Parts: sequence; C-alpha cells; structure tokens
Amino acid sequence: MSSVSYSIDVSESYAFSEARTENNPGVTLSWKDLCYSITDPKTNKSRNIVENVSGYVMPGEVMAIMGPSGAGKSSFLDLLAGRKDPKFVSGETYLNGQPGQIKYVSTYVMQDDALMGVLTIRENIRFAADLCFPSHFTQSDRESYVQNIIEDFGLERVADSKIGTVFVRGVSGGEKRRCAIASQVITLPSIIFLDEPTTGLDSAAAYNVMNAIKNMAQKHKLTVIASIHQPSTETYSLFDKLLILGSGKPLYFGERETALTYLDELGYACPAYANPADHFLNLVNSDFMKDRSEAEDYIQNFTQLYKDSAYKAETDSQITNLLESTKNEEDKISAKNKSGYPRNFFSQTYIIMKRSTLNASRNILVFWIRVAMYVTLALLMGSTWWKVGLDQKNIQDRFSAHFFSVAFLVFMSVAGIPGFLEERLVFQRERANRFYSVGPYVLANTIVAIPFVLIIAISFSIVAYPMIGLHPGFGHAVLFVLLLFLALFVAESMVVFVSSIIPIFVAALTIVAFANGFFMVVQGFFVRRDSIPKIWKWAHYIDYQKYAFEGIIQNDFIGLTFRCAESTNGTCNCIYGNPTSPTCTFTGKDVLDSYGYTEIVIWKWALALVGLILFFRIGFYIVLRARRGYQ
Ligand SMILES: Nc1ncnc2c1ncn2[C@@H]1O[C@H](COP(=O)(O)OP(=O)(O)OP(=O)(O)O)[C@@H](O)[C@H]1O
Repeated sequence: MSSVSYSIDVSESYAFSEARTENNPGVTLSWKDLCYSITDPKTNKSRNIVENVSGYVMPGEVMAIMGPSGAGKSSFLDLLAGRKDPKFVSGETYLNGQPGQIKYVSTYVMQDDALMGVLTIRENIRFAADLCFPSHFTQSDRESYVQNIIEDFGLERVADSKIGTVFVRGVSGGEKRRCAIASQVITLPSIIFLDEPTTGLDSAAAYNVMNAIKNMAQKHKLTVIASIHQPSTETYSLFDKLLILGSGKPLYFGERETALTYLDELGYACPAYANPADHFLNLVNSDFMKDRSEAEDYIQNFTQLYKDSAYKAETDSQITNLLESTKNEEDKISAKNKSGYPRNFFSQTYIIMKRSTLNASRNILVFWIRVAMYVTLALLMGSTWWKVGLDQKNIQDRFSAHFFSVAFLVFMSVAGIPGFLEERLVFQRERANRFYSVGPYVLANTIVAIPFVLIIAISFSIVAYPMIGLHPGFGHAVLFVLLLFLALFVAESMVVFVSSIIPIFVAALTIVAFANGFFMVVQGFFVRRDSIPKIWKWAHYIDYQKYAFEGIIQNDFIGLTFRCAESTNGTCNCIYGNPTSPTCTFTGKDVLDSYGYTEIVIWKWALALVGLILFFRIGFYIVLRARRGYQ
C-alpha cells in the first residue's frame, strides 16, 4: 500500500475537510432536540416527521440510523446534513461542540449510484479527484490518492473494469456502490452521510461496503452516519452507535454494544442466534397493527421508556460535557468556512469537458448509433431524391428535401436525453458536494456538444448533399452544413433545457417531440407563411426550424437557373418568373419570390439561430442554478 498520507490543507478547499493529523483529530458531531415538522397538505396541520432526537458521534465512529419503513430515517439524515428547509427545523447541531456550517465539512452520499457507465472504476474516481483536489496537488499526488482509496475500498481487482451500461456488463452491484462512495469521499471529508448505502445489495456485498466504510472511518478519523434498512448480523456488528427511530421519535440512542442490554433490561431479550437488528426492528414495528391508536400508544410507550432510561440521561450529559469543554475555544471550523471551490472556473470547465468527451465518445447509445442513423438516413434520402435536377417539376422535391433534412435531424435530438440524464445525476451529486459550480458545468456541456453536433451535420451532409445534387460549389455546401449545425445545436440546447426542468425521460421526450412537431407546423412549409393564422405568428418567428430551412433554401435556390416545362407542341410553360420567358427558364430567385421568401438574409438568419442557442443555454444555466444542489 502506498505511504501517501491524507493530510490536506483545508484553507484551499471546501470539498476537503481538515487534515486529520495528530493536532486535528476530526469532528465530533452532536445534536440536541432536533425536530422536523411539515404542514400536512391534507389536514393543513403541522405534523412532526422527526421529534426531539439528541445524540453524538465521535471521529472514527460509524453510527447507523435504523427503524421500520417510514420511521423517518432519511428525513433525519437529511436534517442532520443540513438538507432540510430551516423554516421547518428546530433544535441544534454542533461541530466539535460549536455551531458551524456542516456542508463545508461533510459529504452526502445518496442511495443511487450516479456514475458514468462507460468509464472504469479508476477513471470515475480519478475525475472526482481531479475536480476536488486543489491545483497545488501534482498529478502523481492525485494518482496516489486515487490508488489509496481504491485499495481502501477493496476495488483493486476491478479498478480498470468499466462500471457497465445496457450494452456492456460491468462490475457487480457491490463494487459499483463502493466506487460511487469512494468517488464522493475521496477528499476524506470529516463527516460522511450515507443514505442507505447497502440497499439493493446481498448480505455479503452489503457487509463489504460497510466494512470498507468502517475501515476508512477508523483509519482517517472520519465521522460516519448511515441510514440502514435491515443489516445482517455481520454488518450490524460493524456499527459503533445506533439510533433507532419509530414514527420519527428516538427509541434508542447509544452504543451498539449496549443496545441489547437495554432491551434485556426492558424484558425483551434477544433470542440466541437471532439477528439483533431484526429483533430490535420487529419489536418496534407497529405498521401491521390494525388499530392505529393502539399502534401509536405502542410506539409512545417505547419512546417514554427510552426517555426515562439511563441511556438517554447519559447521552444528554455527554452532549452537555461536549458543549462545556469547547465553550471558550476559538470557533475553529466556522472560521475556516468560506465560499469557494477547490479548482478555479477554467480548471473545473476543462476537467468536466475532458470527462464528458470521454463519456460521449465511448457511449454507443448516445452518439455513434445516432451518427450511424443520420448517415443511413442520408443514404436513403440521397437515393430517393437522387440528382434532383433543375426542371420546373422538381421544385417541390427540392423544398421537401430541405424541409426533411432539417426536420428529421432536429427531431432525432431526443436521442440525447438518456445520456444527458445520466450525466445530470453525476452533476447533481458533485455539485451538492461542492466539487464545482453550475457555470463551468454548463459551459463544458456546451463546448463538448460542438464537435459532436458538427460531426453529425458533416456526416449527414457529406452523403446527402452530392447524392441529392444540391447547389454545386464548396461554399454552398459549407453553408448548408453550417445551417444544419446551428439548427441541430438549437435542438440539442432545447433538449438539455427541457430535461433539466423535467429530468424524467418519458416526460422530457414528449415535451421536446411536441415542441419540434409544433415548430414544423408553424414553419411556413406546410402552410404558406402569409396564411399562418395571427395567433401562431409569434411561434413562427421563434421557430428555429424556420431559420434553418429558409437559410438553406436561400443558399440552394439563389444563383440556380431552372428549365420551364415544355408542352408536347413545343410551347414553353413557366409557372415561376416570366410566363413567356424567351429562354424557357426561370431563376431560383423567381421561385423564392413566388412563395414570398423575399427578405431572407442568410447571416441574419444564422444569427437568429445563435440567439436561440444562447436563449436555451442561458435558460439551462438558470434552471440548474435555481435548483438546490441536491434536487
Ligand atoms: N415533505 C414531506 N411531506 C409529507 N410527508 C413526508 C415528507 N417527508 C417525509 N414525510 C413522511 O415522513 C415519514 C418518514 O419518511 P422517511 O422517508 O424519512 O422514512 P424512512 O424511515 O426513511 O422510510 P423508508 O425506510 O421507507 O425509506 C413518512 O411517513 C413520509 O411519508
């Protein structure tokens, strides 16, 4: 094992806790009479979700919050971690016996594993390290930390295996969970909150996860609090302290080792060979009692027994001692709190960009299947509209080709939603744990999208443009690609904007598909522009597909000369331009004029598309900013 120590200078970073050296032995977390109440929307009355909970956990200890389903475990964990609206909270929380901002010294690990499936365990942890270690750490320092935490979590054997996606079978559920935890606690924050870290794992995997956490807590003097559903006997034996909740009330708080003695004293001795956690939880579970008032009395009885017990008195006196002993000390933890991130704006942006590029380029579903689909579509279009020609009868075919190119390309941008939602989860966790802020993330997301959207626009055009036989000349082809690129970029920006508001795949897909369908209707292709009803005119002017389509037809038609139809007796029949044209031809301008497309200026239309990109990207930023980090 590497000998690198974990001493970190907190003055430079907030994702970090203090260095746990001999002079700084971690943070004791204590809380007194914590309550959380909400206003019940049905009855409009106040309802206590957590009631008068007191306790403390020392550095190096692991505390488990246990209780039947609905007992208030997650609510209490959130409350302790400072994630509940202070309006609904009462009671006090202390860091080393003093009030302090818990978010600066803690990390909250949520239940679901927000990881990038196409990256390996090492890559996931390494990117987290890159983001939250201050810049004075060299690359090799960071690598040593990454290696250390991989070893601490027993992940060495699978460190270079991918997490796994729907296409690639990855590591096991337990390994994935350990990686998710490792990548969020790499900075060894003084306090770690874990929301049901073992849920969904078999008992062996659950034990491995908790054992890794326990070892880490002891080795680095971390204070760990975890909500746990139903631990096995082995996992239960790893806890130092227990908080048992029932209907939001404390039924026991104290050493894990004395919990069974307490039950014994009450006359509920744990049978030999029984799982102590199961025994305790079965005893305090009133869910299946038919009479609700009897169930409430049952829990109330346990609450009172605990309130009157020596264990409760001992806890209160310990908390008082803790507060007394630090009363006259300088407020060490709050003094170090200031806003800021471990890396500067540009480093954050660069690291997120690097990770997103790697993620997108390896993600078959997100990107390469889309490229393949666009190329296939280009081939289909090319063979259908093959060398569309310059005859009068082909005018409508040309319009349709342009409409379809824009419409289909932008419609398929919904394929980006699943990839974005996966990335968003990672963002949400990392932001909540103060790895980086919203600005760098939005900027990185925007920059990374550029080459990918460009590849799509080029790969489609390179096939479709010559096959259909659009306006000859390199400049025209480049303009075609540019307009398609801008339209696609607006569509991608709309996708991330909508998905950030409603991060649910089916809902985001429906809304984006609806918006795109609506924009097609008011674009001015199916219905002449001057026939669009007044009530939909506004939509026509904010319709990004209109600007792309009109720019593309201007680019294609202007400068081309078309042949009029000739009747069988040789007379010329021109429906565009001069009906009695002596050359029996008409120009592309004649066509556009006849449909009322007289005011198109390509650069202005391109600017309108850039404006819409900015609109959605700024909207995306505002939505993410408006949400609290953990929402
Ligand atoms: N914001 C809220 N509005 C209404 N009820 C709430 C709110 N938050 C929590 N509750 C209720 O409080 C109780 C405790 O919820 P909580 O999720 O904390 O329990 P839990 O012990 O973590 O449950 P589980 O083990 O099933 O996840 C539940 O009855 C829940 O419905």
